[in-house]
Amino acid sequence: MYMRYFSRVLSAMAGPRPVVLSGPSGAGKSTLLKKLMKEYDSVFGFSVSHTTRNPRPGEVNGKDYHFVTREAMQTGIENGDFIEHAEFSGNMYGTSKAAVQDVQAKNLICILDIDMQGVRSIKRADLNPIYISIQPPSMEVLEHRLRDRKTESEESLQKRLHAARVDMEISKEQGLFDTVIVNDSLEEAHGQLKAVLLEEIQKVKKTNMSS
Ligand SMILES: Nc1nc2c(ncn2[C@@H]2O[C@H](COP(=O)(O)OP(=O)(O)O)[C@@H](O)[C@H]2O)c(=O)[nH]1
Ligand SMILES: Nc1ncnc2c1ncn2[C@@H]1O[C@H](COP(=O)(O)OP(=O)(O)O)[C@@H](O)[C@H]1O
Repeated sequence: MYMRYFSRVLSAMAGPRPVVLSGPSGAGKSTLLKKLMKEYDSVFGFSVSHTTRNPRPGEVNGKDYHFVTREAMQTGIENGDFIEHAEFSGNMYGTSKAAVQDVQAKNLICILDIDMQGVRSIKRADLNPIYISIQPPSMEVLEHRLRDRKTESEESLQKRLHAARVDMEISKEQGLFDTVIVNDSLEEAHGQLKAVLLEEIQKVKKTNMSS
């Protein structure tokens, strides 16, 4: 109990609180976080996850993800390099300690884009983030957006839709997320996200201006 309290106090002293963005595949997490990072220069840093899935056209290794083999990922996990990891839609994903440390060393707000299993694991870690769930307006809209994105095969799409139904149910659980944002109008969702993060954004701006 006290250990947890002190570690939270220490992590608060160490820098801004990280932010966990979670929610179904296709809900708009990447779109929202890219818009946020574009608007606020030198405030946010993305925690670059590892994954065993193939890169999509336009994705850059080391920027969007560290694209690795299952063997490399398993070795990293065995070596204790990861804060959390999960299997999603037939691929492995994970947040390395280095991914978060790299951002925190720059005194930036670290953004983690992770699935529900990741959220549960991070809750057991000492990161003390702000938990935000990004939800689509409906399953129908989600399916349209995922199809329009044209990144998934029919099989992968069905797996994502199945996971989305589960995700949308779990995200209603009391106390799991600090805020749930429904991404209907992008501008409105972006405004809500900024409002939730305002305090942390101001803290970073203030410290980085005076350093
Ligand atoms: N647990 C965990 N989930 C991750 C991580 N990185 C990405 N994810 C999640 O994996 C899921 C699939 O991500 P991705 O393949 O990029 O597809 P997209 O969400 O449809 O763009 C999403 O729910 C992400 O939030 C990670 O490091 N850990
Ligand atoms: N508010 C919105 N209205 C319409 N389309 C959106 C909106 N937000 C995101 N999209 C589109 O929906 C698709 C899924 O968004 P994306 O950011 O890739 O989701 P996620 O990162 O959660 O998987 C993308 O093609 C994106 O351009």
